[in-house]
Amino acid sequence: MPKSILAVNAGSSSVKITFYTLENPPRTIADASISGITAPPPTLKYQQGDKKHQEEVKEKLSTPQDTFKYLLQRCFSDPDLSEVASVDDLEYICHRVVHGGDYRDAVEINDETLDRLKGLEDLAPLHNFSALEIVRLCKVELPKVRSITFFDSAFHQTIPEAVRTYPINQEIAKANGLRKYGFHGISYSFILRSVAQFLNKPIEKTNLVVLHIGSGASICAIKDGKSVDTSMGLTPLAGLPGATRSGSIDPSLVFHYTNEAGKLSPASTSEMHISTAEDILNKQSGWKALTGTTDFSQIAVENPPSKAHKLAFDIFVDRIQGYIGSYYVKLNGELDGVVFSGGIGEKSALLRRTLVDKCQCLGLAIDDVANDKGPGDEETVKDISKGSSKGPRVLVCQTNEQFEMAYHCAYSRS
Ligand SMILES: Nc1ncnc2c1ncn2[C@@H]1O[C@H](COP(=O)(O)OP(=O)(O)O)[C@@H](O)[C@H]1O
Ligand SMILES: CC(=O)OP(=O)(O)O
Ligand SMILES: [Mg+2]
Repeated sequence: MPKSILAVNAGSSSVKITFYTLENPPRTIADASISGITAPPPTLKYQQGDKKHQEEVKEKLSTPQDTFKYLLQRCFSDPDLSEVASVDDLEYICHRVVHGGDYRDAVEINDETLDRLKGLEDLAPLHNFSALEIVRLCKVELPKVRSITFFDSAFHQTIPEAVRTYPINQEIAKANGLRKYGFHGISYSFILRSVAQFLNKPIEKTNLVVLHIGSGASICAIKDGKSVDTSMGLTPLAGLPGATRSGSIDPSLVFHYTNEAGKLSPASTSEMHISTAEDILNKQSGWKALTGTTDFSQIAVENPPSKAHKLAFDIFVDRIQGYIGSYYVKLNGELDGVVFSGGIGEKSALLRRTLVDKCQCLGLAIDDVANDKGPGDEETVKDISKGSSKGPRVLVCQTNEQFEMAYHCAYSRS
């Protein structure tokens, strides 16, 4: 029986796993995810072929490891899923790790690399913890399967020095790795390849402004197929606001918010040393703080249910508009397209229309019918620009981080 690839995408509030055939390009075998881990009850979504299923999870899943094991067991026990019935059917496990420090490429897990990754956990405990817990579990419990970690930050290693450097004491900055790293790079890599192919252009000649906007949101300027700037920074907190994140604020706000801000958060454990300020700005801000919901589909509506919902929408539009303007200038106005992706970018026609209207001066124009319809299930990239538009294309791309990891895993093997 041919072996397969398992791709794991562990976030702070969800764990998604997808099985692929080990061929180039890989083919999806089955897909399972659990979301709402931090806002119970968690929900399981499962898809295998035409079979789609969703249910509330009754079991208590208190750790990322429990969640991962539950998902794995769920897939292995499906009698219709003969291609992956046990760990013996797996050749590789690809893990999405958000913060990869100075790593430029994916890394195979062994004792030495796992030790180096431990160092990164200190730089980004909030974002790497879940993924690395699962990496450790796989090493112990699935020792015969090769684990490869892919980093969100690797795509942004091309960002020039003046863009990635913070104007602080450089000795301290270098000793502590304090610089802009940028994230969502696995997604940007998928989007770049898909959009270049769609536009029939070589990747190295493709210039884009890409929005990856989901519960975490960022934007990236791509020049000649390389990231030249992105809105997230040392951590995924910088830049755009998100479901529970403030995005960029005046750093001094931390000192005025509460005099407890510098202390360790009650949620900190021996493995996760996070301060109250980090906890507040990462987990208790954004849409949740403004409106009470983390679900942007309740905010991006023609008639918002409250002034707070309208304000949250307007804040998001304002911040994104600012970045599009800035990146348009950084790319010297020579861009092939503006790309919307991530849960909000792919699904909210209202947000896309509002933003494109606000960026008319850059030559962006949208076809309302194509925009309202959005991409079909099987459509990776859709052009929603107005037919007569001479400006940059406006595109929607249904991103797929799990596929991107499996693709590189299969490609580097062949
Ligand atoms: N129709 C919609 N309109 C606006 N936002 C939506 C819509 N559907 C989903 N979303 C938003 O997309 C988010 C999920 O984005 P996604 O990129 O899948 O998440 P994650 O960042 O967790 O990977 C949801 O939290 C929700 O806010
Ligand atoms: C980097 C990051 O913010 O990831 P996510 O959008 O999955 O939370
Ligand atoms: Mg995501």
